[in-house]
This record gives sequence, C-alpha cells and structure tokens, in this order.
Amino acid sequence: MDSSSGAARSRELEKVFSRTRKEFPDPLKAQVQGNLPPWLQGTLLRNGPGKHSVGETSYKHWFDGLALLHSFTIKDGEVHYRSKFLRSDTYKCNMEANRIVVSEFGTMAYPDPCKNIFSKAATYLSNVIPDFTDNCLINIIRCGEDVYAVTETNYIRKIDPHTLETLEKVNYTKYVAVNLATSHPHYDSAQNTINMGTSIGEKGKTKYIIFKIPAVNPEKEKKKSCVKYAEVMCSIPSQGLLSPSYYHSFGMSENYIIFLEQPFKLDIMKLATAYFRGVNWASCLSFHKDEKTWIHIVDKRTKKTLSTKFYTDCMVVYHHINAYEEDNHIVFDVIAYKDNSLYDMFYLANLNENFDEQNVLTSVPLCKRFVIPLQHDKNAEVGTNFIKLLSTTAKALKEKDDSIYCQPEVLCEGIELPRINYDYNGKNYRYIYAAHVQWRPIPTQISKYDILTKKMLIWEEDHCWPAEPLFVPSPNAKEEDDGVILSVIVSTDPEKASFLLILDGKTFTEIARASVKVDVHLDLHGYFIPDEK
Ligand SMILES: CC1=C(/C=C/C(C)=C/C=C/C(C)=C/C=O)C(C)(C)CCC1
Ligand SMILES: [Fe+2]
Repeated sequence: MDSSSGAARSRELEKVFSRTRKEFPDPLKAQVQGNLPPWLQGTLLRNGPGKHSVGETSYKHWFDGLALLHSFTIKDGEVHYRSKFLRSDTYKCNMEANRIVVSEFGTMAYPDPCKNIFSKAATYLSNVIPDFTDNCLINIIRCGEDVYAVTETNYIRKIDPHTLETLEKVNYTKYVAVNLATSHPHYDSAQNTINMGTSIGEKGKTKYIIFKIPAVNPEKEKKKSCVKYAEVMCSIPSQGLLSPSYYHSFGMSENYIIFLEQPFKLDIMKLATAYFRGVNWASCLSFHKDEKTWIHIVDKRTKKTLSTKFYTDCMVVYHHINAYEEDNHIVFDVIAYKDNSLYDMFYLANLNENFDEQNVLTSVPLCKRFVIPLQHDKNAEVGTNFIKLLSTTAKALKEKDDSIYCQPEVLCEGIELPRINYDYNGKNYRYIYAAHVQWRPIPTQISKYDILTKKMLIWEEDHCWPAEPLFVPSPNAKEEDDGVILSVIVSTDPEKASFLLILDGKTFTEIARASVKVDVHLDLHGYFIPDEK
C-alpha cells in the first residue's frame, strides 16, 4: 500500500474508532430506502465502547471505552434511532471527577475517589479480588423479562430497552459465587438464561460455575430480578488453582455444555497485585503456547462432567458458534486462533497511523469443527478414530493414557463475530453469519457461510465498516435462513450517512437500509427484541 492511501485509511480508522461520541437519546427518524418486510417489527439493541477519554485522561484500549447503547426501532415501515451512554457507577464516578477513576481491561486508573462505590487497596489484600467495573459495554442479554447491558465482570446493569435508560446494578456474586462471568449466555428452550463464570475461591479453590437464571420469577408478586433466583447447575474445578482459563463464551447443545479450558489464563496473583504494580488487568492474562486445550463436556441432566479426558492442541477461542448432538457425538464449532495476539491489536495506540504495518493478524481466525464421541470402545487400540459421522473429517483419536485427542476440521477462514439463527442453537444447523476479516482484525465485509456447500456470500460497500450481523427469523420460517440479517454500518464517507443494513437471509442481498445523519459508533454485540403480536 502506498503512503497516501495508507494515510487515507488511517483517517478512516480514526473515524471508526473515534474516541468520543455524542449520545442522541431522543428518537431520530431514519431515512428508509428499499422495502422493509412488514413482519419485521421490534427493536435492535446494540452495545459497544463510545467514549475513550474523560477530561484530560484517555483509555488505552478500545474495550475500555464507556458503554454507549444504541437502538433501531422498526415499526410500521418506520425506523427510529437512539443512543445513550450507560449511566454506570463507573460512568458517574468518571464524570464527577472529570477524569478516568475506575480501571478497565487495558487501563489501570488510580487513585480512586469513589471510595464508597469501588473499594480498593485495603480490600485487595483481604479479598484478593479487586472490585471490578460496571462499565457494561460488550453485549445485551435477557434474564426473564428484563434486559441487561453486560461485560465480563460480576456486574450487569438493567436497562430500559425502549428509552435506553440505565436501571439497577446487579451483582452476580450476591447470588452465585462468581467473580467474573461471560457476556455470551445461552437461552434454553424454556427461555432460561444459562451462563458461566469463574469463582476465585479462597485457598486457591478456583472453579468454573455454570448457572441458570430462571425465565420466570418464582415469586411473581414481588418484582424482583430473576437473577436473584440464579442457581448453580454444575461446577468444574480449574486445573491451575491460581490460573483459571480466560474464556469469552461457551457452547450449549440440547443436553450438554461445552467448555474449553484453554491455555490463555488469568494469573490470580498478578490480578491481586496489579493495582500496586500500576499495570492493567490485560497484563494479568498470559498465553502458554506449549499447553493443551482441555475440552470439558457437562451433561445438563446429571450435572456431571464426562469422565473421559478430551483435549486438543493449544489454541485461543473467543467465540463459540454452535453445538449439537448427532448419532452419539457432540459436534461443536468455534472461531480459533493460534495465539492470543487479537486483544493486543485493539490498543488504541495501534489503531492509528501505523495501523497497516502493525496490525497484521499473526494468525487468521479459523472456523473449526470439533467432534466428541459420546460412546467409545474402552478396549480400542491406540490411534483409533472414534468419529463415525460421514459429514466431517474431524477426528477423535485414542491416546495411550486413554485420553482422547480431538483433531478439528477447518470449515472456513477469516470469520469473526459469528451469529446463527438462534432457533437452531443446539441443533444441527447449516448457516453462519459473521463479520469477514482477512489480515486485519477490523471487518470490512459481512458474510453468510453455508457449512453444507462450503460456499460464502459476501456483502461489502466502499468506506463501510460493518458490525456483527444478527439474524432475525421471519414469523413462519420454514427453512433455517428464512428471515433477515441486521447489521449496523458505520460509514466514513462524508457524503454518506451510517445506516442499519437489512439483508435477505437467503440471498444475502440488500432489501432495505435505514440511514441516520448522526455519528454512529462501531459496536460489539447486540440483541433483537421482536414486538409482541
Ligand atoms: C475488566 C476486566 C476484564 C475485562 C475484559 C473485557 C472487557 C473483555 C472484552 C472482550 C471483548 C470485547 C471481546 C470481543 O470479542 C477481565 C479480563 C475479564 C478480568 C479483569 C477485569
Ligand atoms: Fe463476544
């Protein structure tokens, strides 16, 4: 790339990762082009970082930015946009002090004047685990009827999905013993919310906990949050008691939970001393390139982990795509990297002038399919492949010590932020909708991947930066791809507004777009709430 196009690209990136965004809390009518399907009525809620400096201070990492919620409400052919900063305690403390006073993933902040809210030094020694941020910027989830903005700490924030107002702060730790929890829960057929978190116990009794938040509040007359009725489904002891794995999501089939204990770990001693050492939380994550990845399979019915030891090579996974059972096997798909360099690329210092030189992915994301045999001959010879499915080349090989080595099939390359038709979660499925990345971590395309034909359909447009594509099924859907894909597109063309893109689920071609002439931020994940009929 020559230097002038490099500079132009840097200016575009600067806009995409712009440090400070404004909020537009009042509904703003979007300009609709094309034909919105009449059945598509509801609100697309999305979350992501929207403000990377407060007063004279700036965050160092893109994942640190203050949560900015935005929504597109689609009703009777019209689309309205709003955006609002999450009024987290973190946001309020920062604003009050006019500087960053609460630590985030990539930025350690101190001293902290919000003594009453975020406890610090003294409790670090007695409890080991610091009090984390409630800057819930990663995703939007549902617990019963309530909607929450979430991150990966113990705090989630209830929001009003219509006005985007911030409601109560809920501390998972009060109801289940987790210090961290994923921002990617699952929902079972009864609409219960299933999530996983890490419990950093005293005397090194560290474990991973799978918990269920009931869809229905058992004490209906009391308007309590369903999270208060959370119950532990199962727990898995951590292999390293002071170094639990870091994980961003997990898989769930009809009867099983799939958890990857990967060699990308959180060092508890580093975490406990980070504040004193003046280093960020990110530096407490370490990658162990010579270790294996353990695959834990929990049976939801017995609440027990399968006793066979399944493992695969060293890898780093952030997003699970789907998992299902077929003829006594579990099939699960993930996006895997060969190292942990991805998160480092999102330091804001890397997202400017030298972006193209510095931010080449050292490993492209690979979409990998793993298969676990649910039954196997204990007397089989070493090297026997236990996989009987004809549809895949994935293997599960017997090792000398009776453990099973899982060798994946690579389905495709270059996809991240995967979504599926969630009605097919836990079921044999065919399509993955994702952001498409090549050698840079920033997507410029979105794609629909057909697992059966191995074909990929792509949407792209000049100066357009797409966000995670979300699939919404049509009301009487017969086939898996009967529906639409929604993606928020940030435009860096001064002549073109940012817009909500609506693609046809089958052809992956545009059916409508709703443009808004305001500054729209690049977001991470979201949730669609259909209007009730
Ligand atoms: C604050 C904090 C954390 C935050 C992690 C974050 C904010 C991760 C974001 C990941 C994203 C956005 C991934 C996208 O694919 C940790 C490391 C869990 C533990 C220590 C405290
Ligand atoms: Fe994610």
